[in-house]
Amino acid sequence: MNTVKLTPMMEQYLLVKEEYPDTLVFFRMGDFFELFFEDAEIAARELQITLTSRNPGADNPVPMCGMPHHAIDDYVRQLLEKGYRVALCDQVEDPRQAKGLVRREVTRVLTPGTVVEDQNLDAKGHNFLSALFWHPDLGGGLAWVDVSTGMWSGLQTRAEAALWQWLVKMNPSEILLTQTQALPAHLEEAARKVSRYPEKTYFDGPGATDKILRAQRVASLAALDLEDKPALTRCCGALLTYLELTQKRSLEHLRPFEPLNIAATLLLDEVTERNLELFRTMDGGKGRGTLWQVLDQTQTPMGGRLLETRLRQPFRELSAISPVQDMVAYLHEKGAEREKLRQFLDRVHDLERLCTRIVMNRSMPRDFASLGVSLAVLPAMRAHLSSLENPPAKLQSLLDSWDDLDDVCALLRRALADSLPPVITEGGLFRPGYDARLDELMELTDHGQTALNAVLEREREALPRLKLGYTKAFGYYFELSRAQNAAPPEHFIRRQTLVNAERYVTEELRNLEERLLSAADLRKAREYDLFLTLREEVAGHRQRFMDMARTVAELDFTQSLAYAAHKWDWSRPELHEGLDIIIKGGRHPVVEAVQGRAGYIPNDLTLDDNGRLLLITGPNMAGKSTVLRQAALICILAQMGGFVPASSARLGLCDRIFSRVGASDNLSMGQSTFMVEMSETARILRQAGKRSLVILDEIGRGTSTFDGLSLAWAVAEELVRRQGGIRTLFATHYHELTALEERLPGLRNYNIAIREWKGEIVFLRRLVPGPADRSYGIEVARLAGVPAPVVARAKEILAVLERTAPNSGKRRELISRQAGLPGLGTTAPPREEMEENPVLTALRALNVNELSPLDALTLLHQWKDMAG
Ligand SMILES: Nc1ncnc2c1ncn2[C@@H]1O[C@H](COP(=O)(O)OP(=O)(O)OP(=O)(O)O)[C@@H](O)[C@H]1O
Repeated sequence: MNTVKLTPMMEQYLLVKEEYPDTLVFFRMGDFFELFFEDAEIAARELQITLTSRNPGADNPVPMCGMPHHAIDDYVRQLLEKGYRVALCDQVEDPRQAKGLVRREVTRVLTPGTVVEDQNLDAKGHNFLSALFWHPDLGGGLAWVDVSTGMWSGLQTRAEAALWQWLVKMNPSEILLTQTQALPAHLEEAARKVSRYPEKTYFDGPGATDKILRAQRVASLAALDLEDKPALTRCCGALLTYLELTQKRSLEHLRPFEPLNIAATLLLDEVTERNLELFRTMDGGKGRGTLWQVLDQTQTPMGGRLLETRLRQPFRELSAISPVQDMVAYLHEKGAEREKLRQFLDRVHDLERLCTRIVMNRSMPRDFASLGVSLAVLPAMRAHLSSLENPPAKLQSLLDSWDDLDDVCALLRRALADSLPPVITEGGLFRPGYDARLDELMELTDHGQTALNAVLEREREALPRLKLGYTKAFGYYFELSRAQNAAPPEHFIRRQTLVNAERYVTEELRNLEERLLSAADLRKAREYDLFLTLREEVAGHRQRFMDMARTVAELDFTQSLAYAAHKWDWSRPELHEGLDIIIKGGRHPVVEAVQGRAGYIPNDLTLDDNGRLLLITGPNMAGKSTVLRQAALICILAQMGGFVPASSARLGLCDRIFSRVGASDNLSMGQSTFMVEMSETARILRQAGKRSLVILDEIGRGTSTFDGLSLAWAVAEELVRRQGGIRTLFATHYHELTALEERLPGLRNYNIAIREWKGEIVFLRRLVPGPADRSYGIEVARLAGVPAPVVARAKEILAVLERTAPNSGKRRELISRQAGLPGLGTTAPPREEMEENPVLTALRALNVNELSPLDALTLLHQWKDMAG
């Protein structure tokens, strides 16, 4: 790059580029935005546009690509989606008036985590920018902000692992870290979202405090509940620094910072979210097959985002759940009233994001139109809600703080035209009567021809055949043909003599022309000024908008839960402070939605003092995973305040729900499947407590039979033993483990019943007490279409294995003898009692000194065969 001989403009470019090293710099040149050097190569590749050169033929051609300035939105969106950042370097003076090089400045930096335009955002999802800071003395902090809604929050913790866990759960679009902060190996994939900044300028303690106090206009950190959270404070400081740098605007629309109260939240870690397919299916797909799709019946983006937050972080306390549940029950019962509410909500646009764009001066005329439409709905919606009898406490409190915002609505109605132009600078924004000066200008531009005709008519009184004409060079003129043979009046000033005619102007015509020509420009300028004033005035009400946005979100969230309950025929659960979980007629909401109510078999499930851990066996495909997950989903829905897919449910509150599926394929994260399975299991064993609900689906299956069985066994024992028994649903194919029931009080066997009929198996989908008799894996393989000869061969092999190999009956016997818990400890079976691998037995018996090389080779062959 250095060897290129630089023009002054390229020097200007490089100075800008130096300031924005990891950002694609869009450099405004006339009507185009251009990218140079590596930026150009990246953009050309990612956007599939032509890469050219600024100086073709030169020794060191400068790669370049560009796009018209009015067409960049879509290109920028594509780049943001791919994780790039874009700096818009604009011309900040009129090129016609510039002396020498036009002054250029970066006016905005667009990044994936800070966009506010709807086309870049998921309407019903948050878009977070986050900052993470870890220090052995200060602890850890994680803060996140959704710039598009002004919502920000975070947490402080001593546990570094929990910090990263929350980071993954919040799924930010961008992550800010210090330059020295290492990224844990399993998060390498997130590296592309990370940008690193110096601790001193971004994560500095005192600096952060100053920035927070200034941005939030508070006197002390205590006002934001940040006073004893030094690491979190630094993260907030980093977020503000980054936002100031990228937005280059005031951050007034940020709401007061609210730290996340972990103690008030039912914790669902990211693995649980994934395994229960709350937002995405296991294969990563959104939509069909997720709980979200069944649950989301919201009508507004705000309601959708609140539902998303509540589903990620349901309540833990009864005091928080009950008011929501009361309101959901109320709206559930009042079907017609709920329908009407849904219709009102349907007309409310995204108040939060509209307000953000207005405050940040990124709004378009259509944003004001949407705002006007939304506000117009509020009084009627309030009237409807106020007319409801015996409103629940939550509804009453929403009504008590209701604000129709009718003054703002009236202002918008008075100001804005019925149909608005797409951009601010083209005029046509305002309604006649709003501003006298604008009316005058509008009169001139819209009715200029009428004014001209009026002047012409007046002159024609004396000169009936006078004509009015216009040329670019001379402007408007009167034309008098020689044929008329008439003398021009005195006030006619001769401008041009033609063969057959004379052309004149008058003082009046000249004035009118001047006014007409400048009126169009003046009108645009006047409209723009008025627009800015209107924007300012509307932005001044931001707090009121944000408050009403929250009210609308709460209404929409609760009606959505009520509507889902009605649509899917769910019932109101009873929540209590005890530990028992008793579900009657429980269903899996998503499987049921896919298969239809008629095709779904409901199941009862009880976790109480007689059985805190249910060991569930049954053939493949019987429905073990389904019954496990439906119990977890029922608890989650209940703790959001919603109804549940069951005929009745009594649910002891949970503080955490863990869901693990054996050997989930996680190779993309750089760990072996078994390693992942075990680290997830380890996390449960570290974190699960008396109030937790643990769902373990075939833990241990990702390794050899003995290792897997032993681990599953030990984990089950630990969960039953700990704190009097942790509520656990444990599905397994290790039938041997069913013997634990005899030894472990608190562990109960259940199986999903099947029936054999004429050599076929019929899935009954019923959860019944007792162990399953065997696995039926081969039968299921046949059902799945494995060719008959292979199935027959598998049966033969199974018969041989059952006769010769260390058999499961023996292991079961072993477990029932050895699984005692003396002093509540665990006793592993003595090694010699486990049946040994025949290769090992042979190895032990072998005298190596007497072995010929040939024999050794033969033996090796045999063993290899035995090992398969
Ligand atoms: N209660 C039910 N009513 C109707 N269909 C059900 C029910 N439970 C499960 N199913 C159906 O059976 C399929 C298999 O269920 P599931 O995956 O829970 O079986 P599984 O026992 O965990 O199998 P595997 O051991 O092979 O993992 C589900 O996808 C669903 O279509």
